[in-house]
Formats: sequence, C-alpha cells, structure tokens
Amino acid sequence: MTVGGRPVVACEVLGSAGRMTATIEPIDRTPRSGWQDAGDAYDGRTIVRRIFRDYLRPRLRLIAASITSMVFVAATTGALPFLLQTAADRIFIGKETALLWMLPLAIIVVMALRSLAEYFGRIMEATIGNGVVADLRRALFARLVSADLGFLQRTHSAAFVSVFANDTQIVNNAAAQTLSALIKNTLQAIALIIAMMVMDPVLGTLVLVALPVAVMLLGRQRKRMRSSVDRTLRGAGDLSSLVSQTLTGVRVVKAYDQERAEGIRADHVIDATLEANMQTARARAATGPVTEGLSGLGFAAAIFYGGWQGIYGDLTLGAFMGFMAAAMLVYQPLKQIATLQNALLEGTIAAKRVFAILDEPRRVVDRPDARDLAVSGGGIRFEDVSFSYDGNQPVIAGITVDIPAGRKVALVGPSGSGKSTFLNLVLRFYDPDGGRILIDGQDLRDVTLASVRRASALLTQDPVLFDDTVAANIAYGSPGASREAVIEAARGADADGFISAMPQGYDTPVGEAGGLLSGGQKQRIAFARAMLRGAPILLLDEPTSALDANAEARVQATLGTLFEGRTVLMIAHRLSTVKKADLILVFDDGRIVETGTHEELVARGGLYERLHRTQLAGGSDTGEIAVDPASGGVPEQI
Ligand SMILES: Nc1ncnc2c1ncn2[C@@H]1O[C@H](COP(=O)(O)OP(=O)(O)OP(=O)(O)O)[C@@H](O)[C@H]1O
Repeated sequence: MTVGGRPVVACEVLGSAGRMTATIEPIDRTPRSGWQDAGDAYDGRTIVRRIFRDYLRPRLRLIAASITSMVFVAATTGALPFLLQTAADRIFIGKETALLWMLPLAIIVVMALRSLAEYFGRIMEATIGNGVVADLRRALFARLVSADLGFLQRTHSAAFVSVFANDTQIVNNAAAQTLSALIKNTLQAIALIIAMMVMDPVLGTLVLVALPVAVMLLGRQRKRMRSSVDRTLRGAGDLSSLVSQTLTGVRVVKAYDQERAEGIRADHVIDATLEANMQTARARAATGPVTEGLSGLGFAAAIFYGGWQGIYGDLTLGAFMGFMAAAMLVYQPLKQIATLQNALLEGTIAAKRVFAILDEPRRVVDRPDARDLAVSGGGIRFEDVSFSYDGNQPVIAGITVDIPAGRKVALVGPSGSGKSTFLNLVLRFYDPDGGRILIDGQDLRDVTLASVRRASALLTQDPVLFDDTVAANIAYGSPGASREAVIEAARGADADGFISAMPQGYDTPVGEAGGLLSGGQKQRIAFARAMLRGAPILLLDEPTSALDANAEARVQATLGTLFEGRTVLMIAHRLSTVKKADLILVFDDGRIVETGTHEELVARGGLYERLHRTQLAGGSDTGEIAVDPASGGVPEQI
C-alpha cells in the first residue's frame, strides 16, 4: 500500500475511544540536507587521495615505520618455504645433524623478531588510525558549530551525531587498519609469489592462474555492495534521528498513546537497515567461496603438476614441500586482501559523508577585512531589507526601520509574519538578500560575526540550558567570570534564592536540557546568563509566555532590571508587555505595517487596533491579544 508513492503500514491503535484501525505511514521524519546525498559527487579515488593528503601525510614517519615492520614480517613469511625446503632436503634426506640444531634456532630467532615487528606495527597502526579519527572529529565539530544555521536546520541533529560517531570510526577502519592490513598482506603475497617463482616458475604460474578471475569476480561484488553500504550508513543516521525525536517528545508520545505507532515507525527504519545490512553481509560472505574455490583449483593443479614432476621429472621432495608451503601460505593474504577491499569500500563511502559535511559551503562568514563591531549604544537600523529562506518566497519584504539605542521595542503580528526572522537577521544568523542592517551605523556584513554575537544576548521562550552545573550555565558565554559575578547576576535575575537552596548550590547539575529545574527556574538562570554577559542588545521571544501566572510574576519582576540601559527587541505575546514598550513594530506578511506606542496605534485604527479589539471582544482576561481571523491572520497570541 502506498500513499503519495510512499509505502504505508496498516496497524491497530488502541485509542481512548477503544480499539481502532489506523494507517500509519512510515514517514521519513528525518530532515535531509544536501550533504546526505552529496556523497555521489565524490569518487573513490578522490576520497582516498584526500584522506592520504590531509590525514595520512602528516603521519608519514609513523607510516614509514609501520611499513618497515610489515616488510620485515613479509620477508620472514617469504623465507619460511625456503626453510622448509632446506629442512626436507638437508636434514630429512641429507642427514646434516648440525643443521638439525641450527635451523630450529634460526627459526626461533626469526619468529621472535617477527612477533616484535608485528607488535610494534599494530601499535603504530592504532596510533595512526585513532589519530585520523580524532582529526576528523575535530574538523567535523569545528565545521558543525560554525555552520550556517540554515544548513544545520535542514538536517536532524542525530544524523550529524551518527556521522560523528559511526562514520568517522568506519573511516578509521579503512584508513589505517584496513590500509595497513592491505599493505601487509600484499607484501606477504608478493614475497610468497617471489618464493614460488624462484622455486618453480611453471608451478607458480599454475597456482596463480586463478588470480585474475578472482579479482574480476570480487570487483563485481564490490559494485553490488556500494549501494547497500550507503543505505546501511544512512539507516544508522535515520535510526538515531528517530530515537532522538521520540525521546525528546516522549511526553507527547505517551499523552497521545503513540508508543505503538512510534514502534511501527522504528520497525520500518530498522527493517530497511536490516535489509541493507544483510545485502552487505551476503556480498561480503560471497568473497569467501570465490577465493576458496579458486585457491582449491590452483592448489589441485599444483599438486598434480608437482607430483608428475616428482614421479617423471627431477623435482626433489624438499623443493616440492617448500613450494607447497608457499602455495598454501599465499592464499591466506590474498583472501585477506579480497575481504579487506570491502572494508575499504565502506570506509570511502563513510568518508564521502564526512567530507560532504566538511565541504558544505558557508555563506555567513567574516569578510577578509572585517573588523570588530564598535558598540556605542546598540542602535539598530534596517534599510530596505529583504530576505527569504528558500531564495523564492520573501519572508522579510523591504523593511526599513530605525531603532534608537536604549529603546524597548515590541514586535507583534500574526504567526508567520516574520518576527523571529527579524531577530535572526539582527543576530546575523542569515544575511539579507537585499538592503542592509546596521548596528550603531556599521553594516553587519562589514564586521566580525563574533563581535555581532557578543553585542547581543538572546532569550527564548524555552531557555536552553546545558547538562552542567548552575554556575557553568550562568557563566556560559562569559568565560572567566568570577563566582562573585555569577552570584551577582543570579541575584539580579532573582535566582539566587532557589539556587542557594539546592543541595550543591551553584554547583548543582541541572540535568539534560535543565530537566531537573522548573520552567521559571530555567528562565531565571537564562536571565542571569544574559545579565552576566552584559550585552547592550537584548533579543527576546517573550520569555514569560510559557510560564504559569506565579512563575511569570517573579520572572517579570526581574525583566525590568535586565532591560536597564539596553536596546531590547522582544517578540511580544501579552498585552501587558506590549503596553510597556517604547515602540511597537506591527508585522504583517514580512512587512512592518505600523509603528508607534500602544495608544498611538489603537488610535490609528489599523491592524494593531484590530488585534487589540479582538482581544477585548473575546473577553479574555489573560492579557493576551488574539488575531482577528477576519484580518486574514490565524487566531493566536501575539
Ligand atoms: N528556517 C526556516 N526555513 C524556512 N522557512 C522558515 C524558517 N523559519 C521560518 N520560516 C518561514 O518564514 C516565515 C516567517 O517565520 P517567522 O518564524 O519569522 O514568523 P513569526 O512571525 O516569528 O511567527 P510566530 O509568531 O509563529 O513564531 C514563515 O512562513 C515560516 O514558515
């Protein structure tokens, strides 16, 4: 069954109304960004070259040492058949007793050295591999935190986490472990092939005749694996996103009795990944029979020809044994090379995903000649600013407005009219498509991003706290702030009382996303953070609107202190807040359609007055304004 070309799953959902059958679409809720498909833009050779250039070349010394140890191991492997030949011909048949003592002793010494070489080789491999992973993760993290907001919003954060945790590790397997194992096994195979050819070129050719066939067959399998490996890695990202979304929204999942439906969605993602995993596993398992079968053929031919030469020719027992030892040994590294190529393929596909993120172009960047913003008061000016998220639909359409320093400005208007986008532009999360934005007379595009962000503090309805202590959360964005300054800021935000009453005071952990605190407490910590930062511009998405009346009253009381001496831009949802503003900007469909004080705007009888009247007509006593549906807006708070 499909809906809109997508498969759907029918299931039973036990709702409050009893058992009913619902159709759950296994929707792909994972927002996808270009980078998740951009992998196709990279070919395997470019990827390998880049890994070598950026991540392996700086470790050339280690790699050289590691290859030296591999050469030693390979050489000792190549010497084994000759030792066996000598043992058979000179000890077994020639009865040379001196050699009976010498040869085992020599073998012990060689093997001990070989073990040491293997040991150090492995340590060096691990150093290279783990170093590569650490480098990739550092680069990825730096890229992610500095990425454009638009890019980050297009992808679910858990998909990034998956690349960060999984894919980098897979690149490590390919870049260091697999690559070194590939070199080691190739060297060993070469040493053994040389040994075979020196001993008997005809026999050697017979054993190796199957090799090109194996290479061809394995090449075909690799092609089949390419898409399944890609799907496996994407599946890991999708699953992480799904788990993360379900856990984030677990209260809603439970409240709406959606556990079963979420389970079915998860099943869909897990089944798709299982299928891709199995396809990879089948292709990988097929390498065994291909190499085994062909090695068996080569081996049988060698025994026949060797035996024939032993009976009718002049091949000695020692030469035959030595040769057979080489032939037996040579298939092991060859088999390893075949399976390792699969891991190498996985590595290049994972690396494509990593590089696609690293290469995502940044649009909002510092100009080469950018200087720091010199803040004199925090006056903001928009000059004929237009902006769209998708390049087509304008969300801000030719706004010109002057906000003098120190003013308290309320942004009101219907949902989707562009209020949050206006704040995003002041923070330079995005650059406008047209016009310019100035702070204290300086175009935001001419100054450094860091200085723009330093000039402002952002407070949202749902304050963001990190899983750290209360003190660390308050000091976030104010490095080096003293404990006294933190406490002072907390006092200003009316937070000192409840923080001091906590078991470890300012050192109490707040839990994931501040989950151990109430909404009002989180908000007051966020206020303290903003106070400590001391930025001259405050941007708020009315931070009290998500609180109950009691918590709101306390938080409101601290807002006055926070606002003192600052330019404040606040998306306002409550009439009480709007009334207090020095200036109200009324947004409608990406434009500022009215500006003025509450009284002026009510007297003007425009959109603002309609919003205000609707609220009065609704008889609400909550102090919230609703949009008049007749005005074309969606009824809601402003
Ligand atoms: N990251 C984004 N990518 C694409 N479109 C977006 C993005 N953020 C907002 N929009 C769109 O831009 C328009 C303006 O959104 P914005 O959030 O600025 O409105 P708003 O007035 O703050 O609304 P609300 O009061 O509901 O928060 C809306 O149509 C919205 O769908």
